Amino acid sequence: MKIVNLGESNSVLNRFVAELRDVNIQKDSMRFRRNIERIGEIMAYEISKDFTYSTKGIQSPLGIAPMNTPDDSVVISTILRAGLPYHQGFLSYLDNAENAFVSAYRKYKDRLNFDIHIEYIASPRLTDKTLIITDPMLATGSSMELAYEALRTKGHPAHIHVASIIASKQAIEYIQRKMPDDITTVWVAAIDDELDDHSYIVPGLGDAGDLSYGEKE
Ligand SMILES: O=P(O)(O)OC[C@H]1O[C@H](OP(=O)(O)OP(=O)(O)O)[C@H](O)[C@@H]1O
Ligand SMILES: O=c1cc[nH]c(=O)[nH]1
Ligand SMILES: [Mg+2]
Repeated sequence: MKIVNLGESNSVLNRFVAELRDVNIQKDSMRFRRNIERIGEIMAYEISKDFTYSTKGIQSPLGIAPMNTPDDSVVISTILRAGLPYHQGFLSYLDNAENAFVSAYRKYKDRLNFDIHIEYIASPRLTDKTLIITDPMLATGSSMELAYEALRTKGHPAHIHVASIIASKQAIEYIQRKMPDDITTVWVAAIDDELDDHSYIVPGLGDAGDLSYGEKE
């Protein structure tokens, strides 16, 4: 399985991730959501380099221009809630993609233990398509695994791109075990070493869903 950490090379991407992490800047939820969206735009551009291209003759007012354009049938999927601004960033660049949505949330049994519940899926047929699963946080990797299993009921994609902003080392290893090795590529902007007792990424950024949309009851 190919793992691509875009944060390893210097670019403005790292400033956007730094702003997401920054305890003062992240209080501005509009900026927080917009930074997630901007990272989605950058990742869509990077992932698009992996698509299959063919040359088409494009009629301009003055002649025919040979243009290499992508042929993939792309489905952008996301995991509610924190995935929403990320999804929007992907869709800004891959504007002719189809879209899928899965809900996943942690239901706490007590202070430290939780199950992940999937209650909603809306997806087109996925067979032979390029599936991008977007979620800004990969902590344990369980939400991604369960979302993938839910999406698999909609067909067998030709390729899967898992796109995340911050992943834990543990989640990367988990995804490598749980997702099909031959067709999956994982894209991240940062890999952090640790999870805390509540399975939050350390240093991470906190709770991406709450920072985007407010605390839930
Ligand atoms: O890798 P995991 O351990 O499964 O954790 C990662 C999940 O946690 C966040 O969502 P959360 O469950 O907080 O829902 P929210 O977006 O509604 O806040 C995040 O967007 C992932 O979906
Ligand atoms: O660190 C984490 C873990 C789960 N969900 C988040 O938003 N952040
Ligand atoms: Mg959350």
